[in-house]
Amino acid sequence: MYCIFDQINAALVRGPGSGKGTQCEKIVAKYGYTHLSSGDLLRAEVASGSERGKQLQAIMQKGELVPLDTVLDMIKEAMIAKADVSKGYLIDGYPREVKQGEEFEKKIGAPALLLYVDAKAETMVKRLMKRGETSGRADDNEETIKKRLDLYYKATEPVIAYYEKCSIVRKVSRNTERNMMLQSNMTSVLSLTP
Ligand SMILES: Nc1nc2c(ncn2[C@@H]2O[C@H](COP(=O)(O)OP(=O)(O)OP(=O)(O)O)[C@@H](O)[C@H]2O)c(=O)[nH]1
Ligand SMILES: Nc1ncnc2c1ncn2[C@H]1C[C@H](O)[C@@H](COP(=O)(O)OP(=O)(O)O)O1
Ligand SMILES: [Mg+2]
Repeated sequence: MYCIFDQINAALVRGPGSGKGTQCEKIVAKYGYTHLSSGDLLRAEVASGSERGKQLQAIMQKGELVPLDTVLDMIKEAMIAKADVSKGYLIDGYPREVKQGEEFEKKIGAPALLLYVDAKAETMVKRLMKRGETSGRADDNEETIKKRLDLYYKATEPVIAYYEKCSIVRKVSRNTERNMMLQSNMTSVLSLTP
């Protein structure tokens, strides 16, 4: 959870196609947070047809990470735009690497929780291939999915270890009722926030 502007924020770190978006919908429905998905914010910029959007598209369809400042500024702008009405933010897909977490702390605020639910690689590939049949996403193809997975294991998994040091990671194991565990983690986390 990121506690900033005395708002409550949750960061959800999971692999590509693990169900971040799906789980966020459930948490938002139950707790009323504002869901900010880094991927969705970037895709909206691509859809706007802006020069920046064209550059982002070229990076995303290769399954690579976009520049840190770009994605952090977009998240910060989206948070500020909702700051006066939001009950708190559920940040989906950020941080993707330790440096992103460090920059978030400098530019926005110190984290208080990171929600992490593991998902097997074959499950993620299977789901994204299935989603790719209807999603129309340029990155839902076998070659790019493999790259996104490699990048996740290389760059994003270290984020968990980084935040485990300040014991703010809530891991949800695969062999439990995932939605219930995630929600109970949210409740326990809320008691953590000042
Ligand atoms: N069977 C099953 N499918 C799921 C579950 N959660 C998500 N999915 C499906 O898996 C696909 C990926 O789910 P998303 O929520 O879009 O995953 P994501 O982590 O946001 O994916 P990216 O945006 O690519 O990072 C979608 O087609 C979902 O419908 C689940 O618990 N069980
Ligand atoms: N925090 C972040 N830093 C850099 N690039 C990011 C980012 N979040 C998303 N992106 C870019 C790279 C992702 O492959 C692409 C789509 O993001 P996504 O929808 O969360 O999909 P995925 O989790 O499969 O990568 O956008
Ligand atoms: Mg998503």
